[in-house]
Amino acid sequence: MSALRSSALHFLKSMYNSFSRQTLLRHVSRETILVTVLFCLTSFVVYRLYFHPLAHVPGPLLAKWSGWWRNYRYFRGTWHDDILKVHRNYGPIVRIAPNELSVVDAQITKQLYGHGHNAQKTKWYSTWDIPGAAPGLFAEQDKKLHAYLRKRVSGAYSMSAILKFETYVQGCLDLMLVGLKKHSDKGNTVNMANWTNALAFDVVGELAYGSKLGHLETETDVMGIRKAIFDGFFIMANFGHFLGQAQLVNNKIVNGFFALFGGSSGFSGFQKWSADKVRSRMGNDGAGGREDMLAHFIRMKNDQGEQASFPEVLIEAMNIIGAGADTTSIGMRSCMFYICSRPDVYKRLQREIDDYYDSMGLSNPITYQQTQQLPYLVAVCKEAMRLLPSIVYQLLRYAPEGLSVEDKHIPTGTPIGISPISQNRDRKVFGPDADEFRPERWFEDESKTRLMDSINMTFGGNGPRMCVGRNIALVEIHKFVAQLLRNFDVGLVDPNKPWHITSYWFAYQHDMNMWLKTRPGRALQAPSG
Ligand code: HEM
Repeated sequence: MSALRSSALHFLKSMYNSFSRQTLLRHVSRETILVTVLFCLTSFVVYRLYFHPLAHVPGPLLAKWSGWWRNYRYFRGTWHDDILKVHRNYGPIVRIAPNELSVVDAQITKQLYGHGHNAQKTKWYSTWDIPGAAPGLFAEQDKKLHAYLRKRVSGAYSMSAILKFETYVQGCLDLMLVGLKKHSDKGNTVNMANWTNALAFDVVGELAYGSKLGHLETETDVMGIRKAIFDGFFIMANFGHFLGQAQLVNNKIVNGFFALFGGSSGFSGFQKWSADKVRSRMGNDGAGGREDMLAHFIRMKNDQGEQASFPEVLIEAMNIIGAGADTTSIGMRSCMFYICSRPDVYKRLQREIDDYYDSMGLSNPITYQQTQQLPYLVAVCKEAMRLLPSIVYQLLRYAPEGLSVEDKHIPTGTPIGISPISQNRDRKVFGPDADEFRPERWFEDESKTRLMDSINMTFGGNGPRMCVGRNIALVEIHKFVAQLLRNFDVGLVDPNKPWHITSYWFAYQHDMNMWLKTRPGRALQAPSG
């Protein structure tokens, strides 16, 4: 046996010696390498097209075998249009990447995001994790940890808590209306994208950091916070499907590199600014006498009854500014755009607001609770945000066991999501005119209204992961619309080109130029304090 082994070894050795490296390379020709690579690639594509567990789901050909169909559209910022088109072309369930499905289906909406259901968020959400920070409510995928985090903050987000902070919202609105009046008196048009954004940032500054951020007063993007967040979202939302995710760009090495040259990578500058603000409030014995959301976060206790740590408080404050400012200002712009593009709606709404002020003899600005007595206002805001919800990417979840759409079985654990904009245009739920702005649809039939409310995805459904900041947004948006139309006549400067939208998770409308005229008899006073 050993004689046989040694003679075989001897044979191989002599073979090896007789072939030099070059001889070997000559035998494995370039053509062979090319053919092998082509064979592997073709097998890979054929597998994804015909043998993959999602091969039975329709979708664009490229999307079935490469993530670049989706990635390219994410990067170019047109997802708010792309996702509507792809569902129009391929139906209610579409394979938008080799291993990702997008769905429009009322039943699935409930199964993924409804009461009593809690499909797990996918790994994609880790792209929102901030290096070195505590686990965040929005990105956390572990259901138990998320439930704990959510319970801890829910008191601060309840409607009764938010109404106690309404005075801060009103302070910002007063500042905005006076600023707008100054421009309208001079005959200037205004970029409502900037003004609504400044309003929403100053409000979250009041709630999460203890003071306005100064965006309204200075009419600037103070410290470039708004730009830093917008740029940060471009990276975080679009790198989610890449290895390393946003941390590829937002990490110690890259941030250190910028610091070396005395600058910052934008987002890290914002992180540092947030940390300084929160640290100074925590050092100031918590609230420093002020009752707001940050005071609640500073008082939070963990399971052992210990006070929440600095990183835990910081992440909650950052959640508010990251998730609560742009979303809300997008909502305000959607409302104003749709109102201005329908003169009949505009007239009816302004009359409703005026009648309320007059019948109540209101001399103070309308409160949130009073706005809820204006059914047309409520319907208009809901309808505008239905058509253009702030978040338009899929809210990705792992498919729970036994999920099927249109008789197509979805393997358990498949990443599957619903984009709020596409679900909100579902004709089976909202009617054949689902793409039209028609606030009246919310009054026509009580049971239909209940169905539409339960499927409306603007705030991410009705379950445990629905938007925790919804109450803040509703307070701001209703007050903003009512008070703007009470004090001004407004319109779009160019109704044919009202704005342009880029979508990076949020569908952000830029350059929304509007004219304003102060209405006779409306005396706006500069806010005191
Ligand atoms: C018009 C305004 C808003 C819209 C349309 C909106 C929309 C949404 C949506 C669709 C989700 C679900 C995301 C997902 O499942 O991946 C969500 C979650 C969330 N929102 Fe909002 N949002 C708005 C305002 C706010 C505000 C004002 C805040 C805070 C001040 C906020 C904080 C959050 C947080 C922390 C989550 C994660 C909740 C969790 O997972 O438990 N949002 N929002």
